[in-house]
Amino acid sequence: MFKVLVSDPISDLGIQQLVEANDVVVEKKTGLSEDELIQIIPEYDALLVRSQTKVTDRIMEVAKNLKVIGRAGVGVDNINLEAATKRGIIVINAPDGNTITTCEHAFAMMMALARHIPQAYAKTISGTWDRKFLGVELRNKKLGVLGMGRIGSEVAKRAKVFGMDILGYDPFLTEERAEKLGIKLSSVDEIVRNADFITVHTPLTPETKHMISRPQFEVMKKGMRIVNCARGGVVDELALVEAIDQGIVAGAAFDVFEKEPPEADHPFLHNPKIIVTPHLGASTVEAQENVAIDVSEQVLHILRNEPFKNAVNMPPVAPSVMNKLTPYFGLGEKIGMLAAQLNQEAVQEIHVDYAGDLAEVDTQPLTRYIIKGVLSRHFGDDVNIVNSIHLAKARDVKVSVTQASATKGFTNLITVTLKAPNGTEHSVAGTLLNGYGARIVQIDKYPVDIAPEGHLLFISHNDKPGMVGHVGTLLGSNDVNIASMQVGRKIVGGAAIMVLTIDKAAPAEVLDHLINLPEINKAQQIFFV
Ligand SMILES: NC(=O)C1=CN([C@@H]2O[C@H](COP(=O)(O)OP(=O)(O)OC[C@H]3O[C@@H](n4cnc5c(N)ncnc54)[C@H](O)[C@@H]3O)[C@@H](O)[C@H]2O)C=CC1
Ligand SMILES: O=C(O)CCC(=O)C(=O)O
Repeated sequence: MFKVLVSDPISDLGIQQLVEANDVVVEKKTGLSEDELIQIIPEYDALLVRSQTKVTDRIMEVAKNLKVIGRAGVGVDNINLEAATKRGIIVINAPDGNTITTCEHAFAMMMALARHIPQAYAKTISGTWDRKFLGVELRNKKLGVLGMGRIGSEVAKRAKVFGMDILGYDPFLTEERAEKLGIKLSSVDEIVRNADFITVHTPLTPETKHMISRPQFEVMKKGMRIVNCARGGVVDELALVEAIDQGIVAGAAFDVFEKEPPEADHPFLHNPKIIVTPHLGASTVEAQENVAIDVSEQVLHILRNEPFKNAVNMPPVAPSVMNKLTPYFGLGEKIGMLAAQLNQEAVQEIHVDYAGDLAEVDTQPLTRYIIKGVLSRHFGDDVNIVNSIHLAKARDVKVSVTQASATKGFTNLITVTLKAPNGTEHSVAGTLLNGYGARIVQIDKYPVDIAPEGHLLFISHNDKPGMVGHVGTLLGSNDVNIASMQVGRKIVGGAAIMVLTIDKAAPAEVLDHLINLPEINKAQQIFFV
């Protein structure tokens, strides 16, 4: 039974599939301190958070069972990603579920700012009928959007409908896409100098921290307004207050703060030109359901060892590539396991060769599964697809990959070679055969045809008459039933191999007897778990 801890308020409807899963127990414990979380985290397999829980290195250090941290939202700045990767904890997020909601909040903030709605509301309910609040229209104003990702692009679309001219900047924004969106691709400097409104939609990174600060405020249009519904710190808070005092900025609307929650004496909380909300950008029924559904689904996949998407601590892969690779994950991992078990030496290099159909795609996710398979012999459950390459490199094991479209007789072929410092090599090749599934087709360059499952017995021997009979008789007399047998040799009378599928694991004494049979050099059981 997997135990899942939900440590922030997350939509009940959204996590319903987790609650209803018969292999999962969900417990909700919100508002815990770091020390309280440290006390209880060792018993959990998955942790679901929003932005309140800070998932620190100290927490992960004791989280011995933790396989996945699910962030019901976009930003993962509350999770120590480096610590998670080092420990093989997969971090996933839900990047799409709150886009529209957060865009609408940014828009609401911009409109509230333009028309002083919060200030007017506060006055009205306090009994003062004050009609001096004079606003501005959005129409014909220049809106600068910094960060044209999911949310920034949606804000730009809506602003266009309001008749605004949009200047957009994003390191990944091309002329072509800007044109498609009907916006003007601009530099940060052009935006800062010309915009009547600026809205930021970038993550907080070393590059975006204080990207709007004193030097930018100094050259801004007098009377401009600024919105931050992305991350506290993208706009320098103290420089903003100064710019308001100097009459450069007419007003600001912030949903996020450099430190959340802000201290009671934070200057934003006492400035009538600054309107604030307590990080509510993603807080709608719809968004909370969307992100919780998304993240719950992925957590279930991860706990059940099934393919998943949106891992933050692994390089992104296009869905089309992922769809193509997913059927190979199990095969790749088993090839890695088999190669590792055949190899008795220290591994210096793991070489993976992809041929045929696999030559054309980014195979990096598949390589992670293969390396996981190789390392699982020694690392057991401590290795997974997040940390497999990291673990190999940390032990000075070189991981090399080649891809070639030559089919080698198969439509797709994965060959894994383990190289030892003394020059010894072991290689295993496998393919996905249409209608037959995963097959191992070569072991140490001997052609074979084996399904990588169940109990396998690998025997290396000299090619002499009667070998098959000797082995069969010995196994039979020990009540070990043979389901299938493959014999491979390169030359008549030379070195050869036998690979047998047996119905149950062979007892250790049977392996000892096998090794003592004449002409047998090695007899070894192979495991695929
Ligand atoms: N207030 C709230 O409750 C919410 C806040 N957010 C935050 O909003 C931000 C944007 O979210 P999404 O649009 O979903 O992310 P996204 O990843 O789709 O877009 C972010 C964009 O910022 C761009 N960017 C990175 N560095 C930049 C730079 N130096 N200058 C200009 N652009 C730069 C990226 O290229 C990317 O296109 C994130 O920080 C996210 O955490 C998201 C949801 C809710
Ligand atoms: O969970 C929340 O409400 C915060 C949303 C957010 O900031 C994000 O998704 O990046």
